[in-house]
Amino acid sequence: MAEPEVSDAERELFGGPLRYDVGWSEHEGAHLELTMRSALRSMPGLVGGALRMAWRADRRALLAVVLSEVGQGVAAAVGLLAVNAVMHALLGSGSPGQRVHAVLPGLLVAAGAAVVNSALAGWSTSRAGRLEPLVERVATTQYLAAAASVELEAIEDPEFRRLIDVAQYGAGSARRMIGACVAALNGTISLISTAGVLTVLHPVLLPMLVLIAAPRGWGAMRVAQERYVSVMSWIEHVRAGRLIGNLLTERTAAQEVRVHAVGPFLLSRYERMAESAEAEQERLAAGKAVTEWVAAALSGLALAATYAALFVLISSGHMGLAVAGTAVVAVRSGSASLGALVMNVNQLHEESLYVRDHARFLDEAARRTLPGGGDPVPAQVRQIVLDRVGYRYPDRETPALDGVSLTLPMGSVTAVVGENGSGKSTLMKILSGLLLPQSGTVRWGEADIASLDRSQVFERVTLLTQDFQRWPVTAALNIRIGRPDRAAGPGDLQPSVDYAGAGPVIAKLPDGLRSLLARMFRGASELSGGEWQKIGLARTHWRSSTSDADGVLIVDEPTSALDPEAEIAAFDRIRRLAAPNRAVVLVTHRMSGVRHADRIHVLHHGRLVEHGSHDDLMAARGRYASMFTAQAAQYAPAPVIPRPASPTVADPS
Ligand SMILES: Nc1ncnc2c1ncn2[C@@H]1O[C@H](COP(=O)(O)OP(=O)(O)OP(=O)(O)O)[C@@H](O)[C@H]1O
Repeated sequence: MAEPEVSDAERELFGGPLRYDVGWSEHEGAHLELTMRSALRSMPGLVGGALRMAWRADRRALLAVVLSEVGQGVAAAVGLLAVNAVMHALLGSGSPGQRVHAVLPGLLVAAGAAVVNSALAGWSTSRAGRLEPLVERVATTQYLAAAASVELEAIEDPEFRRLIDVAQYGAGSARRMIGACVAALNGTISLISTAGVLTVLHPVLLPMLVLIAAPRGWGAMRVAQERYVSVMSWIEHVRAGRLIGNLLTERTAAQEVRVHAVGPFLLSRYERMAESAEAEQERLAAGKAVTEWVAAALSGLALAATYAALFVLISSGHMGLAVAGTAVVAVRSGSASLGALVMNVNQLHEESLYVRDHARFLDEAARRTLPGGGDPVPAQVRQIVLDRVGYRYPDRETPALDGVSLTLPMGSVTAVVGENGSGKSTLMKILSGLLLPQSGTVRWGEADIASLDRSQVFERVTLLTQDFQRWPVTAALNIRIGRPDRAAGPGDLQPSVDYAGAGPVIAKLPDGLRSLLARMFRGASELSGGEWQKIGLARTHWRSSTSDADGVLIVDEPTSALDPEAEIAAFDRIRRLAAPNRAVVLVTHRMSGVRHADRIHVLHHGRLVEHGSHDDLMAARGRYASMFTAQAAQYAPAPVIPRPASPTVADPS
């Protein structure tokens, strides 16, 4: 297999050639397997898999397709036999008038068979048209459900992410496999009927038919094989090109694209990458043309040999003229069926490679799915305790958390501070049950989280993170989605809106809570970052206020986009969310927001190095005190405003 040429744009942007790693390594041997023999060998398994999917989707439609395809085969055979009868009548003895009379019944049967054939073909097309989207939907739903139910650890694992990426093509391929299956079934049945008729006419005709179709089958295999290998080795390149294209149109990149002139730069790289992909297309097309020409020439030679054989058989008296006439018709339709069949089997095989990725993803996702069942979480837990918790990300040398112990009593506010990368977000993921500790325990009351029903643990957790989801739905649903299974009218949501101070934000929207918050749709509204954070806070309130059981509220950098006044108010509101049945955990870099917490923990390189109240920690003059003082110093009045030694821009005055 020739390695694709690396474009200079690819080197410059991505540091080297992009390759399709996981999916590709799985398929690397696939082109060797993509031969006629292996395709035919794997045929029953492939067809079985596709039929099982179709059976699950709509068994009546599937039965209708099979029946109509079998019916078409029978009609084709009847049609050929009728043609044979017509030939016999035409070339038989008797006056021309008598022969025309003798031809009529055969002609009528042939016409009837053709009508039945086309009616059945229409029926099959309509039923297959129903089956195909259904199968695609079943496969897509399986894919989405599996992706949404795996552990967070799987989602953060780059290998698994790539598998998610590759498997997305499986649903479309499953749909196309149904079409290819129907076509292959059609081809097989009409081939069997033609072969049967040919064998009845003369035994030598069947091998001739195979000889005519074989070169075309070889050609189709070769073209498909080259295309598949090319698609696989260029897939990353194509994806990268698409990514660059998207960057030029994306809203988030729009400012830098213009001000930093990134637009023309990326556009030229996009064009250079597209040029190398086009060169590959051209190479494929040239190869295809040669292969098809050779196949057509060989097939033509075989056809000439067949006609020569027919001539020899007729002149030596081994075959009558009528039989020879029918044979010509049968050979033509049979070779067309065989050629189409080979192509369909080949397509079936090619599509199945993607369907196998889909199946592999489903298997892997099932292995990594969140476990169902477990002990129920007690309604009253009094406190949540982390005991010497350790966690290391799979691709990291050092642990993100190392022997972390802390207690969160219900009704308390606990703050966690620490420098970037100290492990705060990881700690929150452990606390919420999204990650399980690799060492140590997390206990809800007396119960170890590892033995608890995780869906019940999630029930008790409320999350408000800095990058909380901005759902492209209405403002009301953006709040209600904090507990989506609980129905709520605008009146029910009002306390949450008021709590978050989001009243003025909603009042500004054209349709109040019913306004759509998604820029991608016409007529929808967009909010600023700070306004969105108020919606996030309202969602948090809605989730907290709709449960009476003991739980934890985790707030990770909730105020980064709020103005100073809103920030003070937000910290105050979050503190008020601590209720007898709720422990609040607050993660933030804003030191002013944590000083009123009941207890503050300082994380450093994954370890808890200090804890206590604000006053205790300030008195200890440790890491917390220096972080607090450094931030407070920014607001202290400076006695002298430093000026640059020499102005960098000439003063116009
Ligand atoms: N999904 C991940 N895979 C691998 N390493 C990770 C992952 N997430 C975080 N890390 C690493 O774990 C360490 C702790 O990260 P974490 O996000 O918990 O820190 P943080 O204190 O929340 O940082 P920040 O204040 O910047 O948000 C860091 O070294 C980080 O690079």
